[in-house]
Amino acid sequence: MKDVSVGICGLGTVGGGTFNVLTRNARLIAGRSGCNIRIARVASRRPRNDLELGDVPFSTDIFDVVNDPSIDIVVELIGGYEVAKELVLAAISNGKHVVTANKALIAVHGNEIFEAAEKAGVVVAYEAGVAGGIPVIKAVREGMSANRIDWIAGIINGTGNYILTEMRAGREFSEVLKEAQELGYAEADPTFDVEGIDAAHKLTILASAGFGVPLQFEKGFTEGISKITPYDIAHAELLGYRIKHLGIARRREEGIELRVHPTLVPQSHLIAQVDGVLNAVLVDGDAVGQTMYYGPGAGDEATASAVIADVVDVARVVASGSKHQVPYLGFEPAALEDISVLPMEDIQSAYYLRITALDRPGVLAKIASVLSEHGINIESIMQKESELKDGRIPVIILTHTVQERQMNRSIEELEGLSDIDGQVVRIRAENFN
Ligand SMILES: NC(=O)c1ccc[n+]([C@@H]2O[C@H](COP(=O)([O-])OP(=O)(O)OC[C@H]3O[C@@H](n4cnc5c(N)ncnc54)[C@H](O)[C@@H]3O)[C@@H](O)[C@H]2O)c1
Ligand SMILES: N[C@@H](CCO)C(=O)O
Ligand code: NA
Repeated sequence: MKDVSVGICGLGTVGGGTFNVLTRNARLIAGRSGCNIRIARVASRRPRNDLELGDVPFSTDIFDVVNDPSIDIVVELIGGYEVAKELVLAAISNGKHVVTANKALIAVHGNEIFEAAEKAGVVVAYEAGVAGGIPVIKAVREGMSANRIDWIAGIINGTGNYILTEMRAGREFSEVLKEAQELGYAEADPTFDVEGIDAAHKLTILASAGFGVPLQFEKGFTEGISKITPYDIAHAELLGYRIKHLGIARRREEGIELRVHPTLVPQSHLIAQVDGVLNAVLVDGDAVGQTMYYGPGAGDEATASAVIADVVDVARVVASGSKHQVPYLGFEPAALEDISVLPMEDIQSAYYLRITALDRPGVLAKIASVLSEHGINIESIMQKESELKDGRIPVIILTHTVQERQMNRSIEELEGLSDIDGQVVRIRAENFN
């Protein structure tokens, strides 16, 4: 059995989990990989006394790992953009393979990193970066390789889903976020979770691997969950929907929709049942139809599971001396198509609207007439006399699918009506038909 040496950079939540699982399941992993995978060095800012490092050398300088000639695979688990990029490019130029959980790095610098790795003939693997422990990159790049993938939609941020789930049970946003941080689910800067940036990183990667396009993080649309209120959560439920924070990538004739935002989904759809830190990714292929991948989206050993699966894949490459057969984004670089991301105004969606109307006769007719002038059909409308307060009453509307541009114009017109108070709240809705 061939020895393959791994160096771990970053001993935080995921680094600690990776060390523990690789150590605990060493025999089993050797049986599966056909290699003796040895942790040759670990490096992190501070030592962790809770880990049983034994005789594994520890450094505070992560570049000690990259410069250790005995190491075959560098596992990057420090997070962030700048130092991580420097570390990964240095590893590649030293001829080392890389396994990372860093979706921010891949979404933003992946095109450059993959090009460097291709030239150097090394693997850069990133399964743990997308939907944590769920093997979704494997599913999209390999399991779906027969299909033209038309759309991908998923709950791809564990922290955000944990917060929305607990808010449904009546808990306070900030208290739940603190809990998610203590559990090790949140990013170092939790606004990445709450404002959708982390989900947008993951969606960028999924869209590229699904559609065969270069990574285009900066072109996507991102809206977080920080403005979602218990009122809207409860009223979406009354309409038969649940609010989930989704990443949606859809391939259309004119281009690609790439968007992250809170979304109403039918309570009867499987994805509405995905709660807590769990993630789920729906992938629609022309041959297979809809498939769904479900499991823990964050957490120490759950994420380590994906990190180590990548290490095993790469160890087989090292042991056999062959080239890794799966291209970085699932398509050969020359087969990647430069399809552009559509501006948000061009996407198509259904909408939940909450309009604060003055309690005057004819106001509902005025609202309906603005929507109809813009070609927007109403699916349902709800107004409860019991919610009348200070002469104002919320009107909740669910529309059929329409272009975002039409919705923007309608909202602008609605907000201009003297019978409407303040801003119209808009949450997009999907039925996954
Ligand atoms: N926590 C999760 O559930 C999860 C899941 C999937 C992916 N990820 C990703 O995995 C990576 C690590 O996340 P984490 O939650 O383990 O973070 P963490 O903050 O718990 O751990 C990062 C570790 O790296 C060390 N580190 C950072 N910069 C360093 C430097 N320049 N030199 C030396 N040490 C340095 C820190 O001291 C810390 O111990 C991130 O890219 C994150 O997005 C995390
Ligand atoms: N902060 C991320 C970690 C997993 O990528 C999340 O909550 O989903
Ligand atoms: Na994954």
